[in-house]
Amino acid sequence: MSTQPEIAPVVDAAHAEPFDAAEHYHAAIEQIRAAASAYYQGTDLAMDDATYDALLARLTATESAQPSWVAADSPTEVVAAGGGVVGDVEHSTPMLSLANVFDEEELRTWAARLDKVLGRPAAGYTVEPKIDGMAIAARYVDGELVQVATRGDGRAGEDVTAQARSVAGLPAALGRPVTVEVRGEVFMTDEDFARANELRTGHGGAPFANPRNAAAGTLRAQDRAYVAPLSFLAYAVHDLPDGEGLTHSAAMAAIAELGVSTTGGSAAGMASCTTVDELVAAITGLGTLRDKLGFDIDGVVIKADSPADRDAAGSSSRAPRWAIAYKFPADTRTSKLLGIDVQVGRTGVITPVAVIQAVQVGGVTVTSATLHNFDDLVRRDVRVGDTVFVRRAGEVIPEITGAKLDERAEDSVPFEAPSHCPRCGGEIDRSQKRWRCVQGRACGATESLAYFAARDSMDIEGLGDKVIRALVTAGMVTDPADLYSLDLEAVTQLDRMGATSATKLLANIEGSKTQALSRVLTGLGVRMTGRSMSRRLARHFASMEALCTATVEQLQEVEAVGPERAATIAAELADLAPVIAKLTERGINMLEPGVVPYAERMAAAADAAAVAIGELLPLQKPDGAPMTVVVTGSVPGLTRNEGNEAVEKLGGKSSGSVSKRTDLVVVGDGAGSKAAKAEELGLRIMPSDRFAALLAAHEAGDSPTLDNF
Ligand SMILES: NC(=O)c1ccc[n+]([C@@H]2O[C@H](COP(=O)([O-])OP(=O)(O)OC[C@H]3O[C@@H](n4cnc5c(N)ncnc54)[C@H](O)[C@@H]3O)[C@@H](O)[C@H]2O)c1
Ligand SMILES: [Zn+2]
Repeated sequence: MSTQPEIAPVVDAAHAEPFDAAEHYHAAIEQIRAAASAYYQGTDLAMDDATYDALLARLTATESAQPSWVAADSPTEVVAAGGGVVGDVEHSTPMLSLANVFDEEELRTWAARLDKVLGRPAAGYTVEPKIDGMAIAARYVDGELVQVATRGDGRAGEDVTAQARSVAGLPAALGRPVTVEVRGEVFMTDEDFARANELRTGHGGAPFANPRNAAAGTLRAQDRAYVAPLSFLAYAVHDLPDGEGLTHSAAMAAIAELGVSTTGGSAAGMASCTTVDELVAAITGLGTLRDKLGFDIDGVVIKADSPADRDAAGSSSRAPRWAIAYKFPADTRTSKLLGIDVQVGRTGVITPVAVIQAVQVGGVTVTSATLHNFDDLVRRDVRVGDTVFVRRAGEVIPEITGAKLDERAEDSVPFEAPSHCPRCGGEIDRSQKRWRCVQGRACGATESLAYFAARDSMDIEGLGDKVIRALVTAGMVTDPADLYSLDLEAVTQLDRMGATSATKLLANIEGSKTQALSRVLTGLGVRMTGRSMSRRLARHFASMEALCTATVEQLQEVEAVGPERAATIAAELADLAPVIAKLTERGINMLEPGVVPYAERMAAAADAAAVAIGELLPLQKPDGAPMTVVVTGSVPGLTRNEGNEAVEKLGGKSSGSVSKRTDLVVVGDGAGSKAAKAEELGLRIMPSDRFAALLAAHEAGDSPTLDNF
């Protein structure tokens, strides 16, 4: 096991506990340095990012609680926590880190502090994805790529020009002979990552824990037996000719024009915002896109767009004050591998599934993950009891990418793949990557047919275990749909059957065609659903068609269906599609009686919501509660008292003092400290002339909303 002291509990980095003893503080510094050094070399991951961030946050908390303990060049003060690999390429200007925030409140505090430093509101911000890769600086001379260097310690980095030449998005020549420096992130897409790990483990290497680690390792590797593709997205430009005075967004557009891929040009895009509310909306938007990008982002970067604001704000030794990273929940975490289940699918495919200690990955609790196939499992050499890396990318089922070898128990044993099908004891066909029971569909047939016929499912009397076994053995059925095309004569021939019972059986089977959707679902035995979950799904979606076309997000509308279960249900339904199609073709009911169709219900709900919005007054919150509004300074055409009356007319509650609980501040001529406080708190502010216009629209019966003013 690891010899590291257990001092890195995963805590919420935003509310970190200081260490209570100096020795623990110093031990944590050592841990951070070791982790950062491994991280930037791309060799392996000493801990997951959430643990690293939490530990670093505890260092920061300790340093402000115990200033006398602060170590010289503490990791909290330097770029890359002092772990960057220093090379001999000096940077034109330092390549810095970014300060982090983890929630909206911290973001508002940061924005208010920036305004304070500037002495005025920031002129505008950009919002772009925080690509989870490795920072580089690329130098173009007369349009030719001449040098690429890593960030290193921020002052000097390693020369990786040769390796960077094949990176997609970083062209060898620009569209025009310009001399310029481009900075950005080298990373690996999800697809390239899967391929890279296959190649690497195929060459006997240990798998990369995640694409970031793979990108760092690949970029720094001098000689490789195989090529793992890398990509690039630029997020900064330096020394752009005639670039003096350009905003960040304009400079990025100019470099994109020259042929360089940029964050703004990626699927994630770049948003321009003027208020913190807009920032929050843009961040939320990128959060929902995260699963669909095809590459990892670990957050969002918010930057002041105006060069004047940047110059005025400046930078500390570690990070600029004009930018902040809003971090998302980490999508690679470590957990303990409790067991490896061997599952036999409906078609006889045999797969290993990891059972892990529950862990939050990308904001979702995960308890099991795929190990792909036995080949892969053996190559990755993952063992029960290991600390493993669990990665969740997109909406797909989480995967185990590898094990942390330095934490492996000495007595651990390699996983032994099954020699026979664990369900029927039959032979295994190992000719393909995906192993299969030689019985194929027939392997689980008896079991799944019994489940289908059971009282809680289709309730088919006379279809007991013995009859099922006889039907399967005779090759008359392999899946439930086959039951509905049985031939009476053939069934009569079965051992101990006879004409009367055969006729009765077929009538019972025929009769089951009208059973409710919930029973069909129960009978199909969708993993992670039982009788009551099947009923809930049927009542929610009303038809098999609506259920089968539901997205993972829509599945989560159902009570007690979280992301993990939703992903499993979706995968199971996709797997069952052929059987479902066959059942439908044979006339089995696929509707839940007495339930309004899903699409109709959703449309009605949307209409109801629209009506409700229309009925709300402009200063009412979505739940109808009044907004707390402060009017400061004069509103054109209104006395102070009339201003307060207007707030109430518009559905709000007027208040005299500005606090965190204030929802809106109307600012007019002669406004004083209240307006300044509102800005400091990052509150929503409305100029008084727009407030007067809103009131006029309301009086004219236009049903205005606040967002339109
Ligand atoms: N797991 C570990 O052991 C370990 C070790 C060290 C660091 N880390 C991770 O790295 C983070 C801190 O390290 P850091 O200083 O390298 O990064 P950072 O979080 O301070 O962010 C700065 C970096 O973000 C990158 N970036 C991506 N998109 C960007 C954009 N659009 N605009 C600007 N910059 C962009 C750049 O590479 C830049 O250097 C930690 O928060 C931690 O999660 C993990
Ligand atoms: Zn089998």
